[in-house]
Amino acid sequence: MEMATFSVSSATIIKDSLSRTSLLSTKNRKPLLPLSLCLTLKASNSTLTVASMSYDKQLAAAKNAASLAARLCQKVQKVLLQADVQSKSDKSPVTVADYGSQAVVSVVLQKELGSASFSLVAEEDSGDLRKKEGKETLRRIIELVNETLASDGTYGNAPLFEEDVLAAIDSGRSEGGPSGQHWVLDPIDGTKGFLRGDQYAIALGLLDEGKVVLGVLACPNLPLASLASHNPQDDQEKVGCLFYAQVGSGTYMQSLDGSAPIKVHVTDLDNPEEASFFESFEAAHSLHDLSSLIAKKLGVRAPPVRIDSQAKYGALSRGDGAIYLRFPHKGYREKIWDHAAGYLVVAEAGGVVSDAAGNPLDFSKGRYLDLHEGIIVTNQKLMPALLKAVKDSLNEKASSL
Ligand SMILES: Nc1ncnc2c1ncn2[C@@H]1O[C@H](COP(=O)(O)O)[C@@H](OP(=O)(O)O)[C@H]1O
Ligand SMILES: [Mg+2]
Ligand SMILES: [Mg+2]
Ligand SMILES: [Mg+2]
Repeated sequence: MEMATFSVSSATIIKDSLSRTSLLSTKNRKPLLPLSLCLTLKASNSTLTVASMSYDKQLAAAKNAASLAARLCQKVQKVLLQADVQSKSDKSPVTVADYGSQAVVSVVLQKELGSASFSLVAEEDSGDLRKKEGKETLRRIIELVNETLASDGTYGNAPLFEEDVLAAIDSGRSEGGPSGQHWVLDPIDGTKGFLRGDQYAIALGLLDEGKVVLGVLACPNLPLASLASHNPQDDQEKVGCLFYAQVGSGTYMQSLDGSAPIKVHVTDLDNPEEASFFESFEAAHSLHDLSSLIAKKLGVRAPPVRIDSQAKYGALSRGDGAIYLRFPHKGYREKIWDHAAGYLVVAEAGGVVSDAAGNPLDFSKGRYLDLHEGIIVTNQKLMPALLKAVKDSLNEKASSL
């Protein structure tokens, strides 16, 4: 339990319709602490003492889980076999590493934190693996999961059998929602990047009462040094980053092989002409022509930096670039596991994440994010100009149809 103090003059205690106590800033009525963190409020003289929940134990478990899952993915990426890749019903690719990573994260979290109230919203399920043609893939996954757990020493005492691995994967069927705690996992975000040998991420978040309170991003192929000084010819370049954030405590980055963490911040740039922007590598995932129109309106001079996965959020959180634009094609619905961890990593590093109309993302609605048009990310200073450029560009696009 951690204690936080606020002066009475800067905060207002409110009770909501469910009689839950909350603490709002008197100045701008924004929450100083999420509802779930306000367990007790005691007024003493002119100071309020707030006992708030810490997620340190969950964070330690999440870092272990994501790092171990990254180890599994790295192993597969090195020797990816044709037989390791399948196509899902929506034609998107899935590999033994996606399934294996999901099983490892589920097993580690439950071993560390108990399984009684464990809830996981995750991308993959075992449907295809239970079919006759999935048997060989399942055998590979079980092997990989057991090897990975055994390689750590802590979790691999007893090997897992077929039903254990299938159950671990299917523990990710939770619907999430506005109450209670739910883990949110993308076991490999950027599977297409993973298959190309490029960027991908293991993205793990924790929702508490509908808000993201933890975010962990393991990015096995992301250089430890800034992408701004990245030299693709340099094969000595050190790669493998672990970003993590706990609500109210900032964002940190360490190497996946365990260096000391450093606190990271988004760029403090205020001139859009000097900004560089990230977008999906895959044109099918985001409208490149729309982002180039937005960049032009802002006066951005640098060409887009196209990389896969939530590695974009990680890179942005340490100031490698200033803007991330994501505009899916019409009809696509964003899933919470594609953004939950990345959102907190950027928000705790001082950045702003919103939909194209400037609304905050709402992770409390179940497995999908309902949002207006797209997702935009930048720092506080650039956001007003970015929102204007986005609005103008969307209007221009609409009137040209
Ligand atoms: N048509 C589409 N439009 C937008 N996003 C899509 C998409 N098809 C798949 N995606 C999502 O884009 C994610 C990758 O994002 P990015 O382009 O930033 O690498 C995929 O995550 P997975 O790789 O976990 O399936 C998938 O959820
Ligand atoms: Mg996928
Ligand atoms: Mg994804
Ligand atoms: Mg995925």
